[in-house]
Amino acid sequence: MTVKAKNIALVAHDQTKAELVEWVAVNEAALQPHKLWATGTTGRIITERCPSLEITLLKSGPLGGDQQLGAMIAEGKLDVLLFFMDPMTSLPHDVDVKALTRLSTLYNVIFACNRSSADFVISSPHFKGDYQRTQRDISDYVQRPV
Ligand SMILES: O=C(CO)COP(=O)(O)O
Repeated sequence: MTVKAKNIALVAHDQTKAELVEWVAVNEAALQPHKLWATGTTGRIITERCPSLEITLLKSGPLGGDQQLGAMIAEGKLDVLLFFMDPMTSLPHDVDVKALTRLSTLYNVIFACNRSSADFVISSPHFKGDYQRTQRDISDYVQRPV
């Protein structure tokens, strides 16, 4: 079966970066056919460990990288968000993180926030295939009376 390339974002907070890098290394072959994006620091570290992966680096999360991913989601340009989050540390850009996870939810993006979820996503038969996410009718929200 030909793998249907998806746009996949890789993001990790500082305390979870090592775990994501390890996960990407284990799943390098499965990620290879896809179009990969990452926030700046996460992407740089993954590239050092897995030089065969071509990753488009965005800005660092606290400098707008999360917002860039949010914009991609709003424009329908991201299929999967693999974001290993740190639930124990408060962050200066917490609002950006919240905006990103909110948009992932709103636009029904495939979103894994930890290693087990990422394992399920990547081992799903849908991962290689032509999975059509249901698009919510956003106009329902926009036109909702106040
Ligand atoms: O802070 C992040 C996500 O909120 C990740 O950003 P970096 O990959 O630049 O560390």
